[in-house]
Amino acid sequence: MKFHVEARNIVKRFGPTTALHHAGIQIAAGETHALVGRNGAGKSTLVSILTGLQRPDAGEVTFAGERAPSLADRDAWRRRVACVYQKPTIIPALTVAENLFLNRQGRFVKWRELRARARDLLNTYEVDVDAEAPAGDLGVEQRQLVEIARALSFGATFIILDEPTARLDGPAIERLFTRMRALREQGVTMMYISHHLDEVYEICQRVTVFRDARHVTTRQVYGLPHDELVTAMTGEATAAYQAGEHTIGEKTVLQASGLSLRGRYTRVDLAVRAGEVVGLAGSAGSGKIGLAETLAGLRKADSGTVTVNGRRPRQGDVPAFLAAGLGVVPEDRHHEGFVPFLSVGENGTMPIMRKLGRYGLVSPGRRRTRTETLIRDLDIKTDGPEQPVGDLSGGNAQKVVFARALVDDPSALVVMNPTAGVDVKSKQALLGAVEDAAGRGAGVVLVSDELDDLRICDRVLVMFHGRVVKDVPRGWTDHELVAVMEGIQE
Ligand SMILES: Nc1ncnc2c1ncn2[C@@H]1O[C@H](COP(=O)(O)OP(=O)(O)OP(=O)(O)O)[C@@H](O)[C@H]1O
Repeated sequence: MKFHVEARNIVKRFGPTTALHHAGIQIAAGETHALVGRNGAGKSTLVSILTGLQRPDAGEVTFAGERAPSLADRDAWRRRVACVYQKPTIIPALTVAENLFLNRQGRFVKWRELRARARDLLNTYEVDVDAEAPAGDLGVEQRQLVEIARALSFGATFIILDEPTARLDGPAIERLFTRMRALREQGVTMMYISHHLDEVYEICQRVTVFRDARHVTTRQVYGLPHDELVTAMTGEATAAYQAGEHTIGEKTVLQASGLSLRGRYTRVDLAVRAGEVVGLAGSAGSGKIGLAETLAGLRKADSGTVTVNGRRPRQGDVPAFLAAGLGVVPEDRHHEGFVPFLSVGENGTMPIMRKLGRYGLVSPGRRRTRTETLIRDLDIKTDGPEQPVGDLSGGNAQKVVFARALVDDPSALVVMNPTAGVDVKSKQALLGAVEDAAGRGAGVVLVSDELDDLRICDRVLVMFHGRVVKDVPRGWTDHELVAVMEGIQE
């Protein structure tokens, strides 16, 4: 059988790390083929090789039986393959039209013509976006659609979607799937990377599993037992996570009173007690992230107060919040999360107050011990504490941010979408770490788009259009919670 895309016997090393060890994939024309594996299994490395961004140390890539072009011939790659990443590749300061025709308008740019062509292209691919809007104004969903349209307009018949749903809410995911089905009917071949195995079952025909840099298996999705897929990924049978019991104390450790921020949320009151895990749920635009960012000191409200451990740190002043005893896992980990060129150890033990010299230097011995414990507890795949975080796989870098939030045993913890981009088994380690923190007396606010994450909460506050509309105790069903989130039921 001739495959539309084939990677054979690929070897790729980064210094001491072997990211791919004689691994490969075979994707038939017109299929949607999933690639799954734990964090650090080698998926992104394969993507960089299939898109011509990196050269393998050994092995071969072919498209429709022909050898891949040389790395320098970017146009030839663009005609064969495109990748829609979680992080945007469009340039925010340029308009949508300019982004669509970047690098191909020839020497002289005829602006009017360019705008008209962009509008045509968006119409052809049914993307409802203003061609003249700055690309930076687009939401994640619209931005992905523009990237897909751009890929198709280059003539690419193979599209890689790398965790496209990690930052989309339920209805947006459904719209993406509808579009993917339509593309498939038009003959577009897709490779789909996701840590959500239910999505693999919904949208893919075959699945390839990588584990520890190796190809483990390729199977038809239909009829493949879920347990078998998880076992192939993890190398062992993995039971579903069971939420524990929490002992809730008397003391309120995190409190908001009359908190409002224009355009984001209105008159929010909440109180989290020691040992309590409180969820914040809501669809995109509900205000949950804005609220959580204010609770964590990342953003200032227009009015109202935030109290951490009886203290009232200045809003928007992260070091003041950290000094009051708060730990935070931010939403945007690349901007606020970690410093890529510092090591796992330095990032893990660097709450910002220390950087300011408040407590002087951290002893190297203590840093090493604490980091080693967290690497083990959170299941971080790394060569060791000295490795720069920028060299880790996406999911593992994320776990370093988590480690940093926990390093000082915070009395209040705000975590935003902690399991996005994290594999099935690591999710359990992270949820376990949240519950352990609560067990040590921390009060936790857990914001998540994942209903499974919210199951560990003692109660879930549901937000709709900037207001907390319901306080839902443990024991809810998916259907009940989603109905409140979508404003169908109060
Ligand atoms: N530039 C680099 N320098 C050093 N090591 C790297 C580099 N890029 C990747 N690696 C290593 O290669 C291995 C595979 O990483 P890769 O990013 O391909 O994993 P992944 O399966 O995409 O993981 P995730 O699900 O977390 O995104 C990891 O151990 C990672 O640390």
